[in-house]
Amino acid sequence: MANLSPTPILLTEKNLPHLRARPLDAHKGLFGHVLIVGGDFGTSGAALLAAEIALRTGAGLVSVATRPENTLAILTRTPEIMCLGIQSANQLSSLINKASVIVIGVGLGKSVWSQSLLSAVATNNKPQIWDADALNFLAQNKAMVPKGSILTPHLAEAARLLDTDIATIQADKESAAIKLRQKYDCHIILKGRGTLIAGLDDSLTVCDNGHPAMAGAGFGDVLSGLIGALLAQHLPAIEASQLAVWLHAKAGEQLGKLGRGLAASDLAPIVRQLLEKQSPCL
Ligand SMILES: NC(=O)C1=CN([C@@H]2O[C@H](COP(=O)(O)OP(=O)(O)OC[C@H]3O[C@@H](n4cnc5c(N)ncnc54)[C@H](OP(=O)(O)O)[C@@H]3O)[C@@H](O)[C@H]2O)[C@@H](O)CC1
Ligand SMILES: Nc1ncnc2c1ncn2[C@@H]1O[C@H](COP(=O)(O)OP(=O)(O)O)[C@@H](O)[C@H]1O
Repeated sequence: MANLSPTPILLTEKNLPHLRARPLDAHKGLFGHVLIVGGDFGTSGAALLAAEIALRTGAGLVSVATRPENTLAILTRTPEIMCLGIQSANQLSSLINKASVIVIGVGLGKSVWSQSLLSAVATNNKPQIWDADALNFLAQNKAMVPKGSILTPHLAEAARLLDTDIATIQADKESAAIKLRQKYDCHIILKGRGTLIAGLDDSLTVCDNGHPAMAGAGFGDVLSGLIGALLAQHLPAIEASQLAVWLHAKAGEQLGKLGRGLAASDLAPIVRQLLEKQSPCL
């Protein structure tokens, strides 16, 4: 059957959104508070990766809500992050109140604890980015995502959300991204080679940067944290998504040229350089 989806607009340096320069008297309260919710047993690294990139791309404050057992490791590595051990979802509400943006799902897991945290986040109206396990709960109808959120599925997650298989998604990614946007009333970032961004303003953009060296653990977690940081710095959802996807892919491409063995945490200094070139701080 013919592919009848619209042709996406290519993201290039020329049509990218920009962050505003900072005033000389800037203070951290101007650049938002990103709350990362995730890190079940064994996957706290995902929450840490999202938090570190948010810190390294200019979020004013970054918090992680995770299993109490993870806090020491996270704080030992990155003391700038506020890391709070959460035993039960009712401990989340004061953190949610303080946050300007929430990233949920990274290493969140599939446990009762995971689902209770997701429910607590889903019932508030803060801007939200849903990734990884949050998308799996959504696919199983165990959570409801607030309209206008940003969903960041890879191909397998998209297949779960649309109750189809990966080959079908791959055969017409544009149509899959649009179907997801319609189904959830959310902005969609369909990740992989040629990441697509389907915005709720009916825009469809594609990023043709990136590198197969990015096919490794944690790269999606970094993307989620990066979107969170740009949202926290007041870019609207579609613009934050487009700029984050481009910075992430461009940094991966630059480092991927050095060969295999790229680690997701390697992206941060390069993303920081690219962001400064594209949207100077001063
Ligand atoms: N350091 C940490 O703490 C890290 C923690 N992480 C956290 O772990 C949690 C689970 O994440 P996950 O990646 O194991 O589960 P999920 O994405 O469901 O994959 C399951 C299966 O789906 C497929 N598949 C996946 N991607 C595909 C693609 N693009 N295209 C096609 N197929 C694809 C593939 O199936 P296969 O092809 O092998 O049959 C794969 O085996 C989550 O919370 C995450 O945040 C990770 O981020 C890593 C670093
Ligand atoms: N071959 C590739 N080409 C371009 N980008 C890629 C490639 N492989 C992975 N990526 C990017 O890396 C990220 C991987 O995300 P994801 O699959 O969610 O990984 P994880 O769950 O381990 O964090 C996505 O942003 C994706 O676009």
